[in-house]
Amino acid sequence: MSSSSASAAASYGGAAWEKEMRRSARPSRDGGISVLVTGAAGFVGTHCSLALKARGDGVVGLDNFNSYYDPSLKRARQALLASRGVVVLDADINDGLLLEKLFDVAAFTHVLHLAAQAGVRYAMEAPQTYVASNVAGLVSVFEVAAKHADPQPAIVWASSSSVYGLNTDAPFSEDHRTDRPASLYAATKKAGEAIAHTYNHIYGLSITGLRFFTVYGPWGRPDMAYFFFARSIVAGEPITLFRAADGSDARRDFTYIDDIVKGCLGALDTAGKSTGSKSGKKSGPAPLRVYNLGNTSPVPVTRMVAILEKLLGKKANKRIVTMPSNGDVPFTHANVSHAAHDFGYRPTTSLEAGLRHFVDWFVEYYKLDTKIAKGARSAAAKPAKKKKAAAAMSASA
Ligand SMILES: NC(=O)c1ccc[n+]([C@@H]2O[C@H](COP(=O)([O-])OP(=O)(O)OC[C@H]3O[C@@H](n4cnc5c(N)ncnc54)[C@H](O)[C@@H]3O)[C@@H](O)[C@H]2O)c1
Ligand SMILES: O=C(O)[C@H]1O[C@H](OP(=O)(O)OP(=O)(O)OC[C@H]2O[C@@H](n3ccc(=O)[nH]c3=O)[C@H](O)[C@@H]2O)[C@H](O)[C@@H](O)[C@@H]1O
Repeated sequence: MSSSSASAAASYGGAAWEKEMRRSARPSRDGGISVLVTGAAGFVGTHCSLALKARGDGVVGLDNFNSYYDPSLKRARQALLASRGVVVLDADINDGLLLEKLFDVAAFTHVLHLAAQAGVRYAMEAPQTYVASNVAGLVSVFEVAAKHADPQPAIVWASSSSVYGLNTDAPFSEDHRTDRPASLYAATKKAGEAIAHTYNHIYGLSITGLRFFTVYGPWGRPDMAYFFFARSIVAGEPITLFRAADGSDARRDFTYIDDIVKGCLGALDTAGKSTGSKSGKKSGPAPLRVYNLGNTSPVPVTRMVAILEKLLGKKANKRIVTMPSNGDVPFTHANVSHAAHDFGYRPTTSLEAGLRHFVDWFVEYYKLDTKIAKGARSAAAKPAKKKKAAAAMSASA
């Protein structure tokens, strides 16, 4: 099994490489787990890899460093991970040969599968990337875990709140219907949940799906509203706010990254064992689980903007339009009682506190005028400085 393009497996291998993989994958604590993190140079992947490494687990990352958003941000995350002893390989999850090679070298106990084409609205521009990464890529990971890895790992993977689509019954609960996706992105995540069921049923793979709800924080994603709104506010450029057809503000159950990381590690620690083997036969049923990981308190997007204005010390130049038919949903709202019961998931970060952490990182990373971070008006900032900062941001867009 390998991707249509040349396999990266050919560029990896040899005694030194194998030694490095085993070192990175080896836990440093008794009872530690060994995790292959796909999408490790991504926003959630970086934070989860850092947290796993910090508590003494073994981690090997993999990412294709695509240019959906600024690859230099992914390379900066890769450098941060390397400084903590975590290797992130340059590879595609559709490269079955490379995945097999990794499982031959390192005895991963778990896979944290985060690699995907994210973004709700972009699916209308590049639908095939969603199929390639979110469906074919997911199958590629499940195939190697089910039929090549020995022993089989347990899998925790990222689904999405978007599977609730146009549901109106709130807060969203895992037993609500999820057959009305509003975007191709949501449909590929729903497909992933159906595919997970078959790999659990046939091969005994232990699989846990996590429906994250609009995750934000430092080292975040420039394609998400909280991030590019901040950039536009600093640069004095207009932002467009989508209003639901009934005139109400769009609302999101914004969830801070540290809470999501705790949820991911809780799911990994309670994943249970896979019951299959390389022969493809399973010795009994294996866990198949799905959980909401959200903040349980939806906030109007206009409120998110007001907090950013305060933290950045600058008013936004807002345009308000009716939400276009672009795959967006009017609101999200998570019921997290199942995750709370099964692994103690409890979000603790308010949007105000979380956005402050984001803005502090944002100002530091883009070397902006520090007055911005203190919420003071940076009118005193020299125009050139502001221009330079805006140029730095747009260059990395
Ligand atoms: N951030 C959110 O609000 C949110 C909410 C719900 C679900 N999710 C899901 O969580 C996961 C992580 O999301 P994120 O916010 O960190 O996004 P991200 O885009 O920062 O991370 C995804 C990473 O996967 C990599 N990738 C994409 N396709 C790949 C492929 N074919 N092979 C190898 N690497 C590939 C990308 O380069 C990227 O670094 C995704 O599955 C996403 O759909 C995110
Ligand atoms: O929860 C999830 O599963 C999803 O959360 C986010 O998707 P979304 O909530 O749409 O996040 P943004 O794109 O940052 O949009 C946040 C809010 O701002 C609104 N928005 C977005 C863009 C814009 O220009 N104007 C605007 O008002 C959106 O309608 C939405 O209500 C992530 O981007 C998805 O990858 C993820 O799957």
